[in-house]
Amino acid sequence: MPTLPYSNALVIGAGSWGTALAAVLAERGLQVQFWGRDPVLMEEIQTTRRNTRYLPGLVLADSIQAISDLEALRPADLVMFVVPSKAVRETAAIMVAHPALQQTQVVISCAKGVELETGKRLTQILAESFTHTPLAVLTGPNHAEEVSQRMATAAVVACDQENIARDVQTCFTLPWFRSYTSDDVTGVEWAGAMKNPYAIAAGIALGLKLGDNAIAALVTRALAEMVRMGSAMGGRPESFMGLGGVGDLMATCYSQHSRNHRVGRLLGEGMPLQEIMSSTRMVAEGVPNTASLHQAARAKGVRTPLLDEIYAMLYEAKPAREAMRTLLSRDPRAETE
Ligand SMILES: NC(=O)C1=CN([C@@H]2O[C@H](COP(=O)(O)OP(=O)(O)OC[C@H]3O[C@@H](n4cnc5c(N)ncnc54)[C@H](O)[C@@H]3O)[C@@H](O)[C@H]2O)C=CC1
Ligand SMILES: O=C(CO)COP(=O)(O)O
Repeated sequence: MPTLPYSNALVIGAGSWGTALAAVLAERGLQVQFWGRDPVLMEEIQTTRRNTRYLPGLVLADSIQAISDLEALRPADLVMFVVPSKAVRETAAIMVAHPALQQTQVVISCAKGVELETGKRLTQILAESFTHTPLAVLTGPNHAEEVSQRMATAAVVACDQENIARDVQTCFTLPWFRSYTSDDVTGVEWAGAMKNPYAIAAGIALGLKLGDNAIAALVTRALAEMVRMGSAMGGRPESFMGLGGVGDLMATCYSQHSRNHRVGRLLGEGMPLQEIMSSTRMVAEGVPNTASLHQAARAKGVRTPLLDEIYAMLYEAKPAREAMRTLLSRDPRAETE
């Protein structure tokens, strides 16, 4: 195993993905502080070594220190932001002022989304606080439930500084965890944000029992839309063919673990959105991000027929069957248009 470039990590956000990532970094040999905002939960994690609320099956190593008190933060070489996209701005503003983060060598964005108010990617938001710290993205088809069981997983680490991408890659290299580097931060971020609304659509198609052909068509056209939109936003088309693009799109559109897919399936089965959202405390990024992505697409003038129908279903109460009919009855066109 290559020598570790960093010794200490701070994982910010104690949901399922933060918990799984803390475990990965500890297994790789880093000393990990794991911060969450809820003192009761963090105290429970610290004493029982389990996050029963978000990832109950995982027993955390002793080298992970769970904390909620910001006073307890130690200096960290590597800082992972794993709060939901909506919470990234406020959390970054709190963290950047902390003396323990002054020597940080890289901040890694692990959430998936785009800000509604500004249309900004998450590293753009982080850059407003961390003005002098290199920023990277960790993304890909990475369900926390499987990562926490050490099941074979691959991810992509994107950073515009190649040496930093490689250093972060080294931290995410284990016999069962393989990571690749990329310099297309913009492309992988748009890909990660966009796949979630499409996973909701795939779930809706399943809930409506539309069949495998329909779901394959939907996922394929979703990829075309991701490439069109992501390229217009400055990403490189090939990034959408990688782990952060089609890889994550497939994982989310077909997975039993996906919260976005679950939201869609229940919608397709006829449950109202409000009821679905109040049935879980876990974040389904596709719901708020359908609004932010739809707004960004309209502002940029990118054609996004799928996203438009997902928006209509989630925000304008358009019945799912009618949205599917609209998609199928559009004017015929070439596949590459
Ligand atoms: N769960 C997964 O398999 C994966 C999730 N992600 C992404 O990671 C991000 C986090 O997702 P999960 O960990 O799955 O979410 P989760 O729903 O499991 O947990 C969310 C966590 O964020 C905390 N939180 C919410 N608002 C907060 C705030 N204002 N300040 C501080 N903490 C706050 C909650 O208390 C909770 O601990 C999302 O963007 C998600 O798309 C990415 C890859 C895999
Ligand atoms: O991003 C994910 C897997 O890569 C998690 O997807 P969900 O948020 O839909 O569970």
